[in-house]
Amino acid sequence: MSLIFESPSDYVQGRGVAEEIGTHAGQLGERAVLLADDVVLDIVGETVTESLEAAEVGAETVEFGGEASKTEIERVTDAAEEAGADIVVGAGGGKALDTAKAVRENLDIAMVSMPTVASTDAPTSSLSVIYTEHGEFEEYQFYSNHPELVLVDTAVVADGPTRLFRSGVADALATWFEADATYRSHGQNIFGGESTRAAHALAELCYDTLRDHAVSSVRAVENGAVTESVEAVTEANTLLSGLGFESGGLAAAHSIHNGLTQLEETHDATHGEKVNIGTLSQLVLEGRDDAFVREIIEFSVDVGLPVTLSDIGVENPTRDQLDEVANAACDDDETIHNEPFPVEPAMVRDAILTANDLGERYG
Ligand SMILES: NC(=O)c1ccc[n+]([C@@H]2O[C@H](COP(=O)([O-])OP(=O)(O)OC[C@H]3O[C@@H](n4cnc5c(N)ncnc54)[C@H](O)[C@@H]3O)[C@@H](O)[C@H]2O)c1
Ligand SMILES: [Zn+2]
Repeated sequence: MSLIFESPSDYVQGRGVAEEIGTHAGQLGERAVLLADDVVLDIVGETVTESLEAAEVGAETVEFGGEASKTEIERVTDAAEEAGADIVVGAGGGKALDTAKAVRENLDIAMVSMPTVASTDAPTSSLSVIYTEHGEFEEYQFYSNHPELVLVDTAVVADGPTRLFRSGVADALATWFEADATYRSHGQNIFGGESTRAAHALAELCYDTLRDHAVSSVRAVENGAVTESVEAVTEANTLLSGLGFESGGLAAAHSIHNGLTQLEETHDATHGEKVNIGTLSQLVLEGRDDAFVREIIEFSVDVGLPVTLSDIGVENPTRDQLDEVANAACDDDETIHNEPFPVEPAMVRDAILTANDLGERYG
């Protein structure tokens, strides 16, 4: 199997960089469509359109409906085509960006990814997670292109919801454990290749950055403040986690997340919050020592992340419910099979049960 590493072409991050979007995106085309929901349009709509227009890029806005569904993608594709757009700028959380990626694929135009929260590692990736109009997971769509530009204004991120920022820490915390499992097993990354040493190292840097800066960055964001730690963790949540998961590979944590989405009760928990239960379960599944599992639980608590099933809405789960989660997590197509040992549903159920108990004890 070949080693494959892929990434977006440009990454720009800093306080106030939304005002410079025209400078960085000006070469990509002549007419842009900005896709963002009403909340995000209020925050960055004017800044982005003014900056694009100053760079002689025409700019129109299309309001995002909120779900990365096929119907929404079709609607936005039609609007962008009618506008004669050769650039789509997606701004907001993971769902707006995933929708913009699908629109770019349909129209074969340029794509700018502008996360306004550091809530997931979606901004840099070349895939979309597609949902039904009712918000149920439908499928992953894989594309051959990454966004040409990823631009993150840390002043906007710091002003955004702390819960989403913390969720980004959880999504990024999983990256090292999953990339390392894939590396050890010579498993496949998202591109069907093996991980490079580069991707493995970026995933580890992601982990070290979170351990060094996450607590301080969350306190800063709680106060709407941009600090060096906020810069570090925004980069970890967005760039390091994004490159780390795609080129490094996913393993048990995200499969357990996908399994947990089977339970209706988890639907109010964010992507990252569910992933954190997946990470703790992965550590137990891998037989990590007591002291280390305790350390990661205590770190999660310091950051304000869930450590028990009840923290993500599942009170007193039955064995049947946990079997359902474990069976879904062990689907043949799941990345859990990147763990460096064969994984069976009973092992996953028991790991979740035990991680939950440890979370109750140390959380
Ligand atoms: N494609 C990928 O590689 C990938 C990776 C991870 C997650 N995902 C997907 O990402 C989605 C989750 O994304 P999410 O957690 O960002 O949530 P989201 O996209 O569902 O919602 C983000 C919310 O935050 C609000 N918001 C954004 N910026 C704000 C700001 N600065 N101030 C105030 N409000 C702001 C938006 O209005 C929106 O309501 C899921 O669909 C998940 O499957 C995709
Ligand atoms: Zn994730």
